[in-house]
Amino acid sequence: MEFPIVDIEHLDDPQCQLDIANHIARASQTWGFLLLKNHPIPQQDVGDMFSLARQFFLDESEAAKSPWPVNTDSIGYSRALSDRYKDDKASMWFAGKAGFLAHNLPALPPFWHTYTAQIDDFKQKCHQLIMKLLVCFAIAMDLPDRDFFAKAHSEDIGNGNVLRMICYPARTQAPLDTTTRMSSHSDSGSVTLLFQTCAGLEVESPSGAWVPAPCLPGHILVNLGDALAFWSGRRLKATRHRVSFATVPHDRERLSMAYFAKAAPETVLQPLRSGADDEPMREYKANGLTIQPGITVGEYSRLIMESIYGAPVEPNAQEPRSPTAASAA
Ligand SMILES: O=C(O)CCC(=O)C(=O)O
Ligand SMILES: [Fe+2]
Repeated sequence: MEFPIVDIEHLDDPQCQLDIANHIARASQTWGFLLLKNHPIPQQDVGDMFSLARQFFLDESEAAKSPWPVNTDSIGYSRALSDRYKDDKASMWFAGKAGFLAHNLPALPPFWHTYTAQIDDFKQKCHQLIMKLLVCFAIAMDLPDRDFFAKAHSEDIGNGNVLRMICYPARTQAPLDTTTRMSSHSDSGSVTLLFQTCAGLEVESPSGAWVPAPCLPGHILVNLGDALAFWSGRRLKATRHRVSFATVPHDRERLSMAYFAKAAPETVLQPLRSGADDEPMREYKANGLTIQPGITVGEYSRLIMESIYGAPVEPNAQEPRSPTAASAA
């Protein structure tokens, strides 16, 4: 089965919307992954973000980054080899609604202090695109209210919507204490937009084989997370993915950038049923957790944070602290 590529140039045209929604739905039900072609996020903006990421990760010293570890607001820096899985990747997290970063400057490495408006603007564009995809999911599931999912995903909620820049560093020698770049996982939220500078991500295909995710210039890779899979009664798929040393060797660097969207924390995840004889889903297992119907998005996020990231540090950390574990999300 071919990796799905969906052209969304005419997504706002009511004549084309159903067709595109069906295409997106098929991809979400089989692969849980798709590539978006002709999307509305300007290539210039993506390039500008990567250029900032490159300057931050490659030109700044570790001393200019490490004293600002990821805090409980999901803002900050996570060093390579520092998480629970010792993944060989570093990342920078930007959570919260517009203005939140500017109000939390002490939590950000100084490099970012003058770029908060630019990051807010990019996040906003990502979120607007996510809202349109959520409408497609509702159409695809024949929900009477096509805004059902979108209504739960306001841009202004908590810290669930996070932009994360990721750097897989190039090293002269392979690190001794790890075996992987990014451990295999499914994302825990609803929808993720992934921007890549080069190939390297592998995805579990519908047949169960690990296959390379395509990396085409100007395209966005989209994948669905556990919350949406659970909520949709598993009709939308949260697929596992990973980055290994086989695809990104220790002496090759790779940058990527993910925008993770989550529903509001009070949203109750009650699996939707498609028909009267459809067995309700009793539980959902992913990333080492089992969740039951009735759990809220907030509670699920808390469990995931605990299980993957360990004990969080306090917000607005100004002094160096031991880094939080940070890996999959
Ligand atoms: O770097 C990548 O390509 C994947 C990132 C990812 O899966 C994640 O951050 O959850
Ligand atoms: Fe992921």
